[in-house]
Order: sequence, then structure tokens, then C-alpha cells
Amino acid sequence: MARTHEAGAMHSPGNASVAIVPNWLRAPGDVNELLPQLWASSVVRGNDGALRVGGVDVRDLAAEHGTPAYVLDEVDFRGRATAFRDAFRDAFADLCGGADVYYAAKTFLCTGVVRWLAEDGLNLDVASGGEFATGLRGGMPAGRMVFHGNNKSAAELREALTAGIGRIVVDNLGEVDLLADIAGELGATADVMLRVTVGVEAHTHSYIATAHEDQKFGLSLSSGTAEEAAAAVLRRPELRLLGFHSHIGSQIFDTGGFEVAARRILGLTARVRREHGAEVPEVDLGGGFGIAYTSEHDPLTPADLARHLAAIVERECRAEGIDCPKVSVEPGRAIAGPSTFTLYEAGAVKDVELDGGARRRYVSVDGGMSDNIRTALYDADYSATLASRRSGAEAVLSRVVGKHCESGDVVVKDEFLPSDLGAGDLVAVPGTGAYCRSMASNYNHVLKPPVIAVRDGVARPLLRRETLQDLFALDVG
Ligand SMILES: Cc1ncc(COP(=O)(O)O)c(C=O)c1O
Ligand SMILES: N[C@@H](CCCC[NH3+])C(=O)O
Repeated sequence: MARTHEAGAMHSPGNASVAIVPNWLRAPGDVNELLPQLWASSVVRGNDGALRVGGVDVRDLAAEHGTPAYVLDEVDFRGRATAFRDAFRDAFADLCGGADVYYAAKTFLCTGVVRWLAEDGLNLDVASGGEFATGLRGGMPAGRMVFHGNNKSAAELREALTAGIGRIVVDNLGEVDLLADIAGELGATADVMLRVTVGVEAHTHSYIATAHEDQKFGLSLSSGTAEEAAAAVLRRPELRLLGFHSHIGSQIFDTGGFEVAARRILGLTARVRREHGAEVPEVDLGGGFGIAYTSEHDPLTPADLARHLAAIVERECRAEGIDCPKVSVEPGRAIAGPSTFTLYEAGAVKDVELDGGARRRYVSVDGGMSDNIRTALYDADYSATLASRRSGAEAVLSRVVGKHCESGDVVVKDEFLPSDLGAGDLVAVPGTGAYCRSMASNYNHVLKPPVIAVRDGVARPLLRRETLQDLFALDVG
């Protein structure tokens, strides 16, 4: 599954022109090769040709747990989480005593993962009562959680405050009084961050960009609403203003957007400190750090990211003449994404003739848009490989599709797969640890796959496969 940026003729059947493949996928290369940046660290192709993860053969995983299945490399997940923890602690140590890392629960959440995060010294960013309850159930202290959301209910706020939530990110003006009133009723003081729309156009898909003005999240900086909200929080004794929060979007590679965002919220911090005499001791720069789904993506390491962000924050604080607030970040995808691949079994194979005589092969697998909606929703790119054996057959331009009643049910838009791949072969799609299980559906009453954690030769389900009984249990009619 090697990919190259070099232009070149494609050797697929029908001699398809390069126009039907994206620029980054020009030549087929060796279909058996695994690009290390796409896979969890323990994934290798064994001597017999089958993939192994955490010392376990994927054929054994499929036999024991069935397909499709999300296969999560525990050491990889925890390694990325602790790499973020250490990198941000170290890079910000001199500046503000170290930065805190909040794993974004929406990426992928279950109690097993919460236990790892709690043990490994990370914190948790939750965006609903369900995520918060799962955090508590997994053993994350409420004080190490931050609660997000543009429409939190009074019940969610009440539960979070009652349990002793660490901080609540207020998203709109109305929420200031709602939260203050609830805190007052409970005799509590709520620690508050204000989510600021900083007006940055993040270079990512429009559905996952979140800091431009025309969208639902946050308090506008340019219109003065953010500052108005800060004044409103400072007026309410039930609330303590910790600072400002910015999340510019997701799957972002260049730090330019973070630089503009940091400049704007640190400018706001300085203004509110000056004009309101408030301490405003913290700032949260959100998440959004991109990962490699294909060879076109070249993400920064956590250490490089932390160094870049620390340099940005230091420069902006110096320019504003303020002491550096305590920094936090909220990575999700960059921790969970690469840790997991989806293991499918191939079924029907069909060849289609395209304009100009080119051909595309459709390889159907036993899952699809119900376990990975990202391709259909964001036009996301993924890659795939034949996982159960090595093949010496020629590479064919292929599209991996699901089994749903929908022509847009595509898992991998473009990949070179061996021409002898057929029914019964296992296919693995890497980089599916983020926003796949957490956005899974039961479309066509397809059952959600299990999440199998693998480590040191042992595989164990973190989430079991759904059963028809699970679906029927909801059906009370
Ligand atoms: C407020 C907030 N923080 C953190 C994240 C995590 O983003 P990512 O998974 O891209 O790091 C998100 C999702 O985009 C978010 O909305
Ligand atoms: N769900 C999105 C990311 C958005 C995260 C929430 N702000 C994705 O799959 O890329």
C-alpha cells in the first residue's frame, strides 16, 4: 500500500489515466507495504503475509471476534496520550508551569479508555451528559473534566456542578445566567471558561471548521460578545472566570491558525485583565491536530506541536505585556485516530468501466457507512490493505464500499489493492480510531462492531459487538 507523490503512469487494468486518481495516489507501488505513519505502532505484516497487531494475527482476531471490528492497539493509544501529556508539560514548563491535556471524549469513548486516561494523568473534555457520565463511570475525577456544548441543558449543568466538574465552557450569553442561577441553587461556585469565536478560517473541511463567524459555536470576538460575556461572568458571584477557550477546527496541519487564534484570545485576556481587574489565569487552545490518513498527510509530532504552540504563546504574551496564563489543549483525533484499524471481510467484487476506458474495482466489505461515516460526510480519505495474506498480484485501482442501501456508502474512495483480492479475504482500513465508533449508526439495522483492544499478544473487547437483542430491546412498540 505504498503511495508516492511522483507523477507516473498507472499500471492498473485498462491503463486508467491519472485524472481518475487523486494527485497523491499516482502510482500503485507495493500493495503489501504498510506506510508506518498510517498504522498503530505494533502493526506489522508477518512472515506469512498476514497483519499482526500487538502480537496477535488478524486472522485469529477475525475468527474469535468476527468482522467488522475496530482493532485498537492499547500501547499505541496510551503512548500517544502520554506523549501529548509529556510534550505539553515540558514545552510549557518554564512559561506557565506546564500545560494540561484534555482528551476529547467525542473522538472515541468507553470506560476502558477513561481508565487508561485517568491512570496516565490525562484529563477529559466532554460534550454531553452521556460523555460526562461515562467519564465518571470510568473513574475520571469530575474535577479533571471540562464540559463543552453549545446547548447544554439545565439538567446537564446541574449534574456536572453537583458532581464537582472542573470547568464549564460557556458557549453563549444566555448560558451565563442559566449556569449562575443553577450554581446559586446548589450553593456552588462554577469555574468558567468562555468559548470564543476568534474569526480564523481553518484550512479543513467546512463541516469541521469552528472558528469562523458564521457557525453555531462560541462567543464572537469581533462583535464584542465575548468581552460582554466576560463582564457578565465577572458580575455573577456564583461564577469564577478562569479564562478563554478557542477551538478552530479539526484535522489541521499548519500552526498558522493556532497562532492567529492565540494572538486574539491572549489579546482578549490582556484587555479583560486590564479593564476589569480580573485575574483570568488560564487559556485553552482546543484540539484539532491532524493525523495521516494517507501519504498526503504529514502531521507534526506532539513534541513539535507543543514547542510551536509554546513559542507562539510566549511571543503573544510578550507582545501583550502579560504573564502567561496556564495553558490547556484538547487533542482527540491525534491520540485515538492512528491507534485503531477497522478489520473487514471482503465479499462481492465488481469492475466498472469509466470514461476513457479506465476501470475501477468495487470491493464490498461487511460494514460501511454505519461504522465509518466520515468518507460520506466529509469526503474524507482513507487507505486500505489486504490484511489476511500477502499478494503478488498486480495492483488494481479499487474503491472499498460498504453493504448499506446507499450509493454513497464508500469507506475508501481510492486505493490500489491486489487484483486477486476476493470474498473471504480480510481488509484493514487504518486511522479509524477517531470519529468512527463514536459516530457509528444502526443504518439498515446493521449492528455496531466491537472495539477490541490488543496488547502483548492478548485481545480483549473494550466494547462488545451489538446484537439484534440490543436493537430489539429499544423497540417497545
Ligand atoms: C471543543 C473541542 N475540543 C477538542 C476537539 C477535538 O478535536 P480533534 O479531535 O480534532 O483534536 C473538538 C472537536 O473538534 C472540539 O470541538
Ligand atoms: N467529527 C469530526 C470532527 C469534529 C469534531 C467536533 N468538533 C471528524 O470526524 O472529523
